[in-house]
Amino acid sequence: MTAVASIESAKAAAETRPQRVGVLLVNLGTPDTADARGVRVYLKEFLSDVRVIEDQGLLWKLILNGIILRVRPARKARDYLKIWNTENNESPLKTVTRAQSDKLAAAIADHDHVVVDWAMRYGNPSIASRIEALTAQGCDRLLVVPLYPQYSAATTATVCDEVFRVLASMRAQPTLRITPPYYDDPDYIEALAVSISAHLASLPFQPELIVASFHGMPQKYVDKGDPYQVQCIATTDALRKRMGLDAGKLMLTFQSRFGFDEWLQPYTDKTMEKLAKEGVRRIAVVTPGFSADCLETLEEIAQENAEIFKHNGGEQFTFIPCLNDSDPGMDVIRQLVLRELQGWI
Ligand SMILES: C=CC1=C(C)c2cc3[nH]c(cc4nc(cc5[nH]c(cc1n2)c(C)c5CCC(=O)O)C(CCC(=O)O)=C4C)c(C)c3C=C
Ligand SMILES: [Fe+2]
Ligand SMILES: [Fe+2]
Repeated sequence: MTAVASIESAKAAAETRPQRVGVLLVNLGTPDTADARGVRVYLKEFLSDVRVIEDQGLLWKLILNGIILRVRPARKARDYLKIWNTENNESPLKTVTRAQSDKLAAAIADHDHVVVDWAMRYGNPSIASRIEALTAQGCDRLLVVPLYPQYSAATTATVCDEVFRVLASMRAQPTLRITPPYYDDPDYIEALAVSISAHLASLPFQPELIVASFHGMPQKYVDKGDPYQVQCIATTDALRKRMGLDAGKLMLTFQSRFGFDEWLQPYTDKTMEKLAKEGVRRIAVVTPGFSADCLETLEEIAQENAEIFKHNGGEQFTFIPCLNDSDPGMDVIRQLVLRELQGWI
């Protein structure tokens, strides 16, 4: 082929290729199977991420491989079994994220050159496999949506790291956008308020107070500059304002402590115990930092913390589900995506 013919054929190929926009929803990830083997594979990938465990030195590698990956998988597999979606044989985090992706696709279907997909930061479907699938469908622009309302290096930044890593290996990279954290977005605060009010209205009792429990992280990560705690406080303040509740009626706590370091406080489990011992009998817990129900909400809060509260004298415990793929939850995701797609659609 002559040089001119080669240029002409490349131009023709570029003109006929569909130019699409890919939207990729990303959540944390979860085991593929609810057994020790599946949980071990997942935990190894997760806990080897320097964004999650910042000190990946020899001591950590010994603890991880010598203790954690030997003991924790079997125990956690039992917890996953308690919440497993047996219909689809998958973890709820996957079921919900897929539903969010399907509903978002339907909600923006009038933009027929936009393709919506979903991925998990750890495990499957991987970010690499879904970016490959989107580019194969002609997406030369990509909007990545980390499904974390509050930014943290352990969640949002590691999604970005992985996206950048995948793009680093591509010759023809898509143009990239990433949605910002939405911790104080009025649509998000409104959705939380509507969801909490609807849940409370459906109950045969009214809680004396509501606890907003966020996933914790080591205090030292915040001390080094992670904005996560500030954003959790901002979400809770905005929610209090919107619902007309003071700090005594809508409390902020941090859950899921892991390891021996000091984590963000007050701890959710200790607060459950303290409140029950102080005479609180009816409580509601909401988890605004999770966009989808998962092990940390369905097992740790709705089962474990309910048990702690009742064991210490509490009588009524209600867990308010995450926004998931509910109408208010989908409004949040749709409006975030449409705003960040401006100029592309
Ligand atoms: C060890 C450090 C961890 C940090 C820091 C951390 C931050 C963090 N995590 C989430 C959201 C989720 N975490 C989930 C599970 C989970 N988290 C950790 C550890 C850290 N998380 C572990 C070891 C696990 C696995 C379960 C266990 O072994 O205890 C999940 C649930 C996944 C599921 O399969 O359902 C979510 C979601 C956020 C938002 C966050 C930010 C500070
Ligand atoms: Fe976590
Ligand atoms: Fe947990």
